Amino acid sequence: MSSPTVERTTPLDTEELVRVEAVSRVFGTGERAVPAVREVSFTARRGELVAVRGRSGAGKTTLLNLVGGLDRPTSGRVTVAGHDVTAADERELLDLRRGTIAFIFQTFGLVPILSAAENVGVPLRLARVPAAEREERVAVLLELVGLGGQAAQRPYELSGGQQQRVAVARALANEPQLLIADEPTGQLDSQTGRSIMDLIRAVVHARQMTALVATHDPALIDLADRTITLRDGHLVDD
Ligand SMILES: Nc1ncnc2c1ncn2[C@@H]1O[C@H](COP(=O)(O)OP(=O)(O)OP(=O)(O)O)[C@@H](O)[C@H]1O
Repeated sequence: MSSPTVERTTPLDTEELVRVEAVSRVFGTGERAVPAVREVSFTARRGELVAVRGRSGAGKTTLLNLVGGLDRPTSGRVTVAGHDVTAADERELLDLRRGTIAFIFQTFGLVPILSAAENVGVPLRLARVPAAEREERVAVLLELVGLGGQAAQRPYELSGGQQQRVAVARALANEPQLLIADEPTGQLDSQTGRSIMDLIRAVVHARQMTALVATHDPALIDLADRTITLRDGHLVDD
């Protein structure tokens, strides 16, 4: 893959990529205010797979959205690769989401009328990568996730696990530094879920990316380098 970045090939495993400082998010106001995330602070290094666990409603999705710039905190600060996500304007957030930060969701989020290859190519189109290079990079990405033979298939022709593999390939297309995955295995059986987590883990370590993965599943938490736990919006010690 022709990559413009050299960072990933240098050993950066002690370098901090994500810094979350006293971040809080309150939904609503007055009596109806819901403090979903409360004074959460942590850092994550390059090459690190961090599981974010906690019961339903503990604040996992809210926290991941704040780190990824999909939502803004009520107070506190998030920095990703030196960019202050909380102070970024819409233009900067768009740039961050196109290049630095990528998302994987529980429901895969593929475009139904596009083939696997076309889905993976979407971020490359948005980044205006020329067609020939795009095709080459998509082929490499599909091979990487074990779907070299399924390039022409539409999402409905693929299993849930295969669809999530396409979503992983798409997330990797622009060589992000941070991968944010919200319950990426939530719709998969345990064996398929484990294979997706194995894939994410392998990619994170090979490319020295950082991944934040929200999950309930203890089997998947075992695959993480580190776990942080939320309870009622607070970060608690493991
Ligand atoms: N947009 C919103 N408006 C109001 N309250 C919200 C909003 N989003 C989340 N909440 C509330 O914030 C709290 C945390 O929700 P969040 O979705 O972050 O939890 P979670 O740990 O991801 O849960 P799950 O595992 O069920 O996805 C919950 O009480 C939820 O009801």
